[in-house]
Amino acid sequence: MGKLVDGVWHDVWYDTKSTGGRFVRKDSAFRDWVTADGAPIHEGGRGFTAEAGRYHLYVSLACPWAHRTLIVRALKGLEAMIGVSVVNWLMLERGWTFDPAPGVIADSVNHAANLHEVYVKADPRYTGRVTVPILWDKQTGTIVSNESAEIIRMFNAAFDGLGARAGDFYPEALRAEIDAVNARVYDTVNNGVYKAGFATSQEAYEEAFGQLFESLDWLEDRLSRQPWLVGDAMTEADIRLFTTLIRFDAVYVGHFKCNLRRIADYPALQAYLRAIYQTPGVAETVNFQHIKGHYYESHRGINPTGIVPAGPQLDLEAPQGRG
Ligand SMILES: N[C@@H](CCC(=O)N[C@@H](CS)C(=O)NCC(=O)O)C(=O)O
Repeated sequence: MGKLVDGVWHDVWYDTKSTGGRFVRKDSAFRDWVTADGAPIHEGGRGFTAEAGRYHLYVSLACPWAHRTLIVRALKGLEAMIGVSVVNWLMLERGWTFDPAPGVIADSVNHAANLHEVYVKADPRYTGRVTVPILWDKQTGTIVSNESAEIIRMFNAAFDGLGARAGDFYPEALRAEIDAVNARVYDTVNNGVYKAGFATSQEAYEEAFGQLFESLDWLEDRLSRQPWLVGDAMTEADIRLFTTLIRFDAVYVGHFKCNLRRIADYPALQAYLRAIYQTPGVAETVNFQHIKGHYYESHRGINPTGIVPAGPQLDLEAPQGRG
């Protein structure tokens, strides 16, 4: 685990001293967009034209943020148009690597041994964390984006004219409501589990823990009255919540001390988790060996022995129990 400073790799852990024991996630650095016609989305940003075979996605199967992009890639049928490389689940002194192991897919584009080399190729003076996911442009040899929330919106729309599967996970009419749900889920659930798990003060941990379970109660209530978070079909809000829920009982309950309740203890959330898991294409994006191996073996400050728990048994294939 570490970061790049001026293009040079340094092995350092997150600094929580300056923030009262609180884990504060930094904003992503590469924020350009792939669009159907290559028009930039925001002023000063660069636009990249959607083309089959031009872009490459770097992910970790362990990472909930990268997982979003893999799910939308699968649901939109973009596998043949957008290639993928998968890092090793271990993230230690070299950060993410392509060290061979089951489920790892080597970097066929930049032939990197470590993910930080890909960042340096895009920007030789890059300073910051080396995170997944990354959307790479083979044509100009750079990173378009390393922000999962934006990559899934590119996948959702930009490739529609090139034969992507029909389906809109961010429909115009629902955007305001999706954005509002996302904001709470991001802060208290997706990032909330990290805030609890990476806290280095009791107070910071309890603050994150309280907000997390308040939000899970709110979500349980919402999902006991409607099948999806927003509207009457799956949207990106559901995909973004799913990648945290699927890791929750296996990792966050124990490793991040998010143990007031398990997802299995919430009837509506558990049924919803199964419904998404059983959606064609989704289960193939879930790899518990990478998920459990990553957290328990990489975060040696939290789990010094690196022992990976053998359980729990997860009942994801069972009937959803929701019509
Ligand atoms: N905002 C980013 C966050 C990505 C992120 O934090 N990924 C983690 C893995 S779960 C990572 O690569 N961490 C490495 C590090 O922080 O050094 C996104 O959603 O794309």
